[in-house]
Amino acid sequence: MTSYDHELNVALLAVQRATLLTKSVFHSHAKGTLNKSDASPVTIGDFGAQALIISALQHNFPDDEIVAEEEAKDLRGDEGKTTRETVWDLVKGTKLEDGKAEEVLGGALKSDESMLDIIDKGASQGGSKGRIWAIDPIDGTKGFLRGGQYAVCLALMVDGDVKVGVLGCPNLPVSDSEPLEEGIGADASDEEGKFGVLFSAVQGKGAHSRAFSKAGLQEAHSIQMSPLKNISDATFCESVEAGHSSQGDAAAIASKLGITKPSVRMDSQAKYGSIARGAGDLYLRLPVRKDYVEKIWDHAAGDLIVREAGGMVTDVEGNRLNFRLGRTLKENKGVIAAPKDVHSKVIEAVKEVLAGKQ
Ligand SMILES: Nc1ncnc2c1ncn2[C@@H]1O[C@H](COP(=O)(O)O)[C@@H](OP(=O)(O)O)[C@H]1O
Ligand SMILES: [Mg+2]
Ligand SMILES: [Mg+2]
Ligand SMILES: [Mg+2]
Repeated sequence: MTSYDHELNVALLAVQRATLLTKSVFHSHAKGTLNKSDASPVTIGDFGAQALIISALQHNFPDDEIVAEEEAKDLRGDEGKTTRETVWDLVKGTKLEDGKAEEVLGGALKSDESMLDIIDKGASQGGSKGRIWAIDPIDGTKGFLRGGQYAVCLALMVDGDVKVGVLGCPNLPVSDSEPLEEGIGADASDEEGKFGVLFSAVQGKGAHSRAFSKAGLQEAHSIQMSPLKNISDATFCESVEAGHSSQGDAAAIASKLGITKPSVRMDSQAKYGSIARGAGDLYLRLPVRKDYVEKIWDHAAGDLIVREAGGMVTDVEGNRLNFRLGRTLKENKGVIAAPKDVHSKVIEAVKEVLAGKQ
């Protein structure tokens, strides 16, 4: 049996290095935001983090395929020159303060031209065969721009099954027992040692968290979802962006379950990490539009981390997320994550509320 120890080590270090880059972009305050064809934002941080992660994967696993969110199109040609130069400066200037760790990642990229090609190596169509990495270089770009939560996300799928998942959450508290709060300010994340956590999981081996570091990896702690005796005591998380998840439906579902605590709204897969460490209990993502298809990079790492921490992750129908169908989760609508023993109860409430709308 494959242990995935090397894959996990590379994934953790690659995410840690990319998170150093996104943190430095956050503090430079000029985020070079562009609007993509679907009107969603992308920043120099997204491009830079994707380049660093793919470069590390190619160095270690040259034959693996990669499905990544961003493409280098907007950085090519004269029009993209200024943004390209800024991204290149960032990529060139981001190193882990540990020579051995940098060596594992293959060190620096060669040139700005090669950086563009590396970014575009994330164009795989995905599927159900072989080894495929899914990368979301910044998940929750809107949260990143607001100074809220965001996550650097990386997962390895083998024959369509998520085997390794890593989430870098620079603005979440290090402590697993800290109460769940909405996005924190940029200043708070600067308090050295208090913020910044890496979540990880390997299939069959449980889920872990560790403090973020600028050098090598810190010591890991095992995490579990919180045991929930009464569903009415649950704390649930949902998106900050009302356009990403129906907050009205979530409120109706919570009320059906007798939940009285207000939701905790936070951007990104930080929601998966938070419930996996027991800081919250449920994650509800209810479709706003019938035609929206979820992307695999928005869920692959979080899905494994929550399941390895004792949870169950499905769509609104109660079906497992299907990562075998390409770049999107085209057979699933929405996401419902909960501790295993209460998940079916939550799905019942979800079905009742959604059926009542038709
Ligand atoms: N209409 C929609 N419904 C659901 N998710 C959407 C959406 N439009 C964009 N998204 C996704 O929502 C992600 C953020 O999730 P959240 O709301 O949980 O923070 C975005 O990731 P990026 O920020 O990586 O683009 C994007 O992929
Ligand atoms: Mg995006
Ligand atoms: Mg995303
Ligand atoms: Mg993204």
